[in-house]
Amino acid sequence: MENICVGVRVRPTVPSELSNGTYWKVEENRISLHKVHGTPISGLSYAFDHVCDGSCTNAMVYELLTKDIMHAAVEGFNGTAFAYGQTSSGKTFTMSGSETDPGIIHRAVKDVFAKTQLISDREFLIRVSYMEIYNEEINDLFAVENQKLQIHENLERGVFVAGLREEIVNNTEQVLKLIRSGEVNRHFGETNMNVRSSRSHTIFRMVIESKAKDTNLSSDYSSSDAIRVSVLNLVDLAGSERIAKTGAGGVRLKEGKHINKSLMVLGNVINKLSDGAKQRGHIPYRDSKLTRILQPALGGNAKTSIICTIAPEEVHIEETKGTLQFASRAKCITNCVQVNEILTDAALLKRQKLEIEELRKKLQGSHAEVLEQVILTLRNDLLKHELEREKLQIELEDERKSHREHDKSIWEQQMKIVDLCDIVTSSGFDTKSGQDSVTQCLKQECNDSNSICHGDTFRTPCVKASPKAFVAKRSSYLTLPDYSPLPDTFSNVVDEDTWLRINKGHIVDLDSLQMTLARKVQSFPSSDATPVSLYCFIFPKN
Ligand SMILES: Nc1ncnc2c1ncn2[C@@H]1O[C@H](COP(=O)(O)OP(=O)(O)OP(=O)(O)O)[C@@H](O)[C@H]1O
Repeated sequence: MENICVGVRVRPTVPSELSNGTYWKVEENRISLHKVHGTPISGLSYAFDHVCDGSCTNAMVYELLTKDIMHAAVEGFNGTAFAYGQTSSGKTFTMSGSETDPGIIHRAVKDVFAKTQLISDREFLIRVSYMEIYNEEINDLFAVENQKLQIHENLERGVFVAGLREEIVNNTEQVLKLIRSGEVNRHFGETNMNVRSSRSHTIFRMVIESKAKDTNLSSDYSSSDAIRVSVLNLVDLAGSERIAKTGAGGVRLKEGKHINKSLMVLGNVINKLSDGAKQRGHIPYRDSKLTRILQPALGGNAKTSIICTIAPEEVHIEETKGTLQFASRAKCITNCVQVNEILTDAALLKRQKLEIEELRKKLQGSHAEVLEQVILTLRNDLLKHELEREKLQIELEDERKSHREHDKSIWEQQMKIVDLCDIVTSSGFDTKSGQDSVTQCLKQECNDSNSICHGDTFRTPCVKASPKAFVAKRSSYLTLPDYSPLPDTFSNVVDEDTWLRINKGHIVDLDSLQMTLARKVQSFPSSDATPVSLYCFIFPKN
């Protein structure tokens, strides 16, 4: 945000209008009303960015109040300078100047071209136009046939006057020549206040476009490819006037009314803008063509300077007070200023290419392709491991099943042994009865206990026939199979569960059992042989 620059310029006093009562005193950037004897009048002292007394030349005014804006315009900032004040206070003199002391417009044009010459790395295209607002109608001062032009607004151009002739210019002389031709078309008129009074507001406009000279050398598209476009308005307003003073009538009266009305709207806009953002509400830019055209300069995107001209004579004291109050309010206005850049299609294309290139570099920088390959490999490995795991799971299941079957088989074998032992113990063993007696007895036992019996094969142990737990001692043998009834390696056939049951107390002598496990029976003894101890065990019935 940037405050509007406001300065006051005091026109030299007209000798015939010398004051006897009061006078305006200028001290640095302050102007105040004093009594003839030097006493300041309270409440009538104003401070501004600059105050120029009657001795100031246009050169000084330009330097103090407008030069920076012209230079900024060359760099891409919108700029506006305008003179405001009552009739005959020196507005036209300030803006247009004289032969010996050229005004702001002349100096600005010269300065802009001089400045562009100093910027060697950019090329410029400058267009100028010149218009007036006469009786609230816009006329083209470069082309008299272009009358009553309309104001339009769009996103690309903002507010603009349709049909206004724009001349492309290359140097100061060319522009000054055009301005002179335009001046011929301006509406001037004689009033009691000014022999050559401006009857219209005039706006001289320069549109300054620039772009970097060699776009290929730089990759910074924002500064190299963008085109900067700034609009510079140099405005000479018609002066407010009191009809009684100007003695206007007829055409002059009509002109005066239009002038005063549009200046009143300008005052309203300034008042609203000076209220501050929160209170300002609706800004009546559209109430006059002047404020509509100057909209960007008033609270918009432009560097703005207002040169308020005053007539120091005592007879104009009320108009001067009004001008100073207007200036004070204008001082409160802030504009939001920024360089205006637009991108051409070529610039946009280049920007996109650069963005794509940057993205590609980023991708390469992060080794995205390599990472993708790694992820793929990891995924494959994971899948392989998963399959392997499933295969092992199946194998484990098979193994467990096989173990269970094996255990069952062992258990059945053990049960058979138990039953046999039982039979042997309870019925005694006779070598004569032999195998047949045992078999018969076993069958009988099996039948008694409702066990399933298929021929000579016992499928179910005859637990009924067995005491809950005991250790049988065999004192004599029949023909026994030529192998140990227990496996060679006990741990191969008993699982932990079996061991638990064993250790719960049904083994009288585990060492003996182990010894039995290791013993391979070679032959069975005869009836008179020394009895050999055989330890058998059974499990408790759960
Ligand atoms: N600073 C100055 N130095 C010398 N002469 C001046 C100065 N300012 C104004 N004048 C003279 O005062 C007269 C009125 O000035 P000017 O026409 O510029 O007033 P104005 O404000 O433009 O009036 P209007 O609103 O009626 O157009 C002119 O003759 C002009 O040459």
